[in-house]
Amino acid sequence: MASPAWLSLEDALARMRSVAPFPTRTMMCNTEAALGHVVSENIIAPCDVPPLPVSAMDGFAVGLDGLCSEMSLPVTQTIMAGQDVSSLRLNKGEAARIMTGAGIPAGADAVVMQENTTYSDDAVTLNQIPARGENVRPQGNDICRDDVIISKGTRLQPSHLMLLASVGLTACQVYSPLTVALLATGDEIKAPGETLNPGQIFNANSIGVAGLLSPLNVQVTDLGICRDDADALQTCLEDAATKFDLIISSGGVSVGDADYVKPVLDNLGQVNFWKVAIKPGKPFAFGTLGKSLFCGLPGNPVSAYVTTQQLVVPLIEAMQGVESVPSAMRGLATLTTDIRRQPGRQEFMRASLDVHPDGSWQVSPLAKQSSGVMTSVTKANAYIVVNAQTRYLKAGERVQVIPFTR
Ligand SMILES: Nc1nc2c(c(=O)[nH]1)N[C@H]1C(S)=C(S)[C@@H](COP(=O)(O)OP(=O)(O)OC[C@H]3O[C@@H](n4cnc5c(N)ncnc54)[C@H](O)[C@@H]3O)O[C@H]1N2
Ligand code: MOO
Repeated sequence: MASPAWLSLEDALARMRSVAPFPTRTMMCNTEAALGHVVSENIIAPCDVPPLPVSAMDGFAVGLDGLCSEMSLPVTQTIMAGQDVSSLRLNKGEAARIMTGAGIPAGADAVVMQENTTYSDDAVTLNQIPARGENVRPQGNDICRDDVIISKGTRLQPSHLMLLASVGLTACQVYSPLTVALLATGDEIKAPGETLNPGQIFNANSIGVAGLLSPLNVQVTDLGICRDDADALQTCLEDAATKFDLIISSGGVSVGDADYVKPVLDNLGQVNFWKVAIKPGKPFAFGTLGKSLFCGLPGNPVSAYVTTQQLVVPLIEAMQGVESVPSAMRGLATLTTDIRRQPGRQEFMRASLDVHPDGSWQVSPLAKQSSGVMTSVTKANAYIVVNAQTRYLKAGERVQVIPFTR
């Protein structure tokens, strides 16, 4: 069973959120550069969208007063999108040729799409009488002036940028990007591109962690690789603590003779917690270093990956002032094979999720679940999330899955 010193994922997240400082620095950002930033104040619409009632179809604008089907109406005007219609008027018994997006003239109650008419250049017969307002987009149908169109704490997605552009805004107030330092630790770790000596391996973690953080729009600085030496690590972290909002290391966080992360954090700052009951990812140090927060990820690449997704990303979202984060899509899938496991930690098993021809989801854990096997992530498209206490899951059972794209 889990040791009492291990926090559940939920408790670890609660502790992290409780010490995450709310952002204070803000800046104006041009909308072209605003993707992924978090807005620091409610954004108010300066105008209506659409700015006037407009046609939703190419067709004919008509007034309903006295209108009958089979009646031939003279077409007295043509209205194009962008045309000023403020002085136009449609008289009773007339029709206006109108294009999608064009303003509705006074006197018109509806638009009939041209496919539902018989028409020539100067007359139109309607196949049926439209309802009032049919194919008319009212003024402010999408956005009304003074509406809050984007609320404080929203991370800007492409759809939000379209909203800003649709009301003519070219810039908005956002929180300044957090500064994040990445550090790999270990005498055996070399940068890709360098020559490996016997016993050495390449640094896989830093680039993957940076990739996972890239949608969060933080300013990442790669501090490279620190050797397994308490003094060297202390010097590096002391310096980083004066420069960055968050420092993320990988490796050296367990209990081996060369694992200096926790003792150095203890010495320089405060350890908030050190063990989380998740697999992979049990050794995970979290604490404060001067004004910085610190996350010490486990060295095993899958553990570093999963803890970044499950712990670091939510921490950064809290530090960015993000409100209402869309929760990861979860669902239930039918397990195709039995799973036997050691209870004690909530597990994120890498798995292959398929949609059965009947529409149901089926999921199979990948054969290799070691936290050193990074191909278990690249070959997977979902995690099976197994409760900490579970020992045995039988083929055919419904299990919780989190689909992901690679
Ligand atoms: N006696 C115990 N041993 C271990 C425990 C434990 O509870 N008691 N926990 C195990 C678990 S679980 C994990 S996870 C690892 C975490 O160890 P560390 O964070 O100290 O990581 P290292 O020992 O430095 O490295 C582990 C493994 O990962 C490789 N590594 C490290 N950094 C990188 C990198 N940047 N890129 C690619 N690979 C990296 C390293 O060479 C090791 O093979 O501890 C277990 N041990
Ligand atoms: O937590 Mo470790 O990540 O099981 O390999």
